[in-house]
Amino acid sequence: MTRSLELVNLSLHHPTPAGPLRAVDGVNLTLNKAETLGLVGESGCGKSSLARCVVGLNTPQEGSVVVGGQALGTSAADRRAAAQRVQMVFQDPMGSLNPRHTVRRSIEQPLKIHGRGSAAERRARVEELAAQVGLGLHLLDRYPHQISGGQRQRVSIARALTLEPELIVCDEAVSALDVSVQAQVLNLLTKLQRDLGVSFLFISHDLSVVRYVSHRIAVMYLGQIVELGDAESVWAERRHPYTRALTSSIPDAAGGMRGERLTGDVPSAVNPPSGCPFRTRCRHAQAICAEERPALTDDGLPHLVACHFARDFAPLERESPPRQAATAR
Ligand SMILES: Nc1ncnc2c1ncn2[C@@H]1O[C@H](COP(=O)(O)OP(=O)(O)OP(=O)(O)O)[C@@H](O)[C@H]1O
Repeated sequence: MTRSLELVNLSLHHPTPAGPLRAVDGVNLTLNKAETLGLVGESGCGKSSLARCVVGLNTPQEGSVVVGGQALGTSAADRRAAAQRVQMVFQDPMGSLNPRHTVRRSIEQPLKIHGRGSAAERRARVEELAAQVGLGLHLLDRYPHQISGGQRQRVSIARALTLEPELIVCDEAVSALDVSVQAQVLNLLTKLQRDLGVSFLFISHDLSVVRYVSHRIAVMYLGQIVELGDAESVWAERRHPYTRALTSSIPDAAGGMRGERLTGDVPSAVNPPSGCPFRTRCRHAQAICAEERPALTDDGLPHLVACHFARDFAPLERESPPRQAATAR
């Protein structure tokens, strides 16, 4: 099967006065064609650093990024070619759209930059994209401040689609939207995937959002993937104590709290803990957790988990709603 994305042993270290900060630490991930991979973790765990490596905005010190079968290079020509294969949608469309450009101009710009089509062809393509993302044609001559937050995010998505990319990285793309608008945008992404076969790397701090749009979920902590598997399996089992902690504030059906309580601060990625990166905040930690970094393995488990004691934790929940029932949130 053709892969949209392959990250092989990816590491990105940011230089800081205290030394290199390991924002991404040896990550291996793949994303199949027309698949959505949800990447989840709390603020500072390295999600954006990883995303920026995928779109070529950060250059990793180690490992490789392969998009649509081709490795991402670092030259200007490589970046130009990569822009056609992978695009990014950010949290704040106000920051990523030029306030002085109309919606039409914003969507058309990538076509112009890449010398695609005549003026008439570009005009027709912009209108086709607007229809695909559910933007009325009357909005094309408005400026970003004249449309709603949800509409602005639709413009960003249309713009990301102009060059027919293999993969779109959505970095907290719905986090700033109201819940009902979030659901509309999530449903739009699902429809676009069905119609166009595009893949999404969907990044969010909110596991309960990620589960609705993703085929698979990767949970990231301190630059490492600690749990990875089919969305329903990861949600229902939540075998890593960190994954449980991410949902500890969500009440269960009986009104109680489920999962683990997350205590303490995230350790510094300049001097990460020995062994398991989560052990300093984990109430199940034993001596081995400080000595040995647990491998990401499915040995005796329904999916991949990096925890010495994952087999001892009972699945949290057997029932799981069908994927993409976003309006049910
Ligand atoms: N340019 C930089 N220089 C130094 N440190 C950085 C830089 N960019 C990010 N970091 C650090 O790298 C770590 C990972 O940050 P990153 O933004 O990738 O995480 P994140 O999970 O996306 O968090 P958020 O959702 O808050 O953006 C953090 O400790 C952050 O402070």
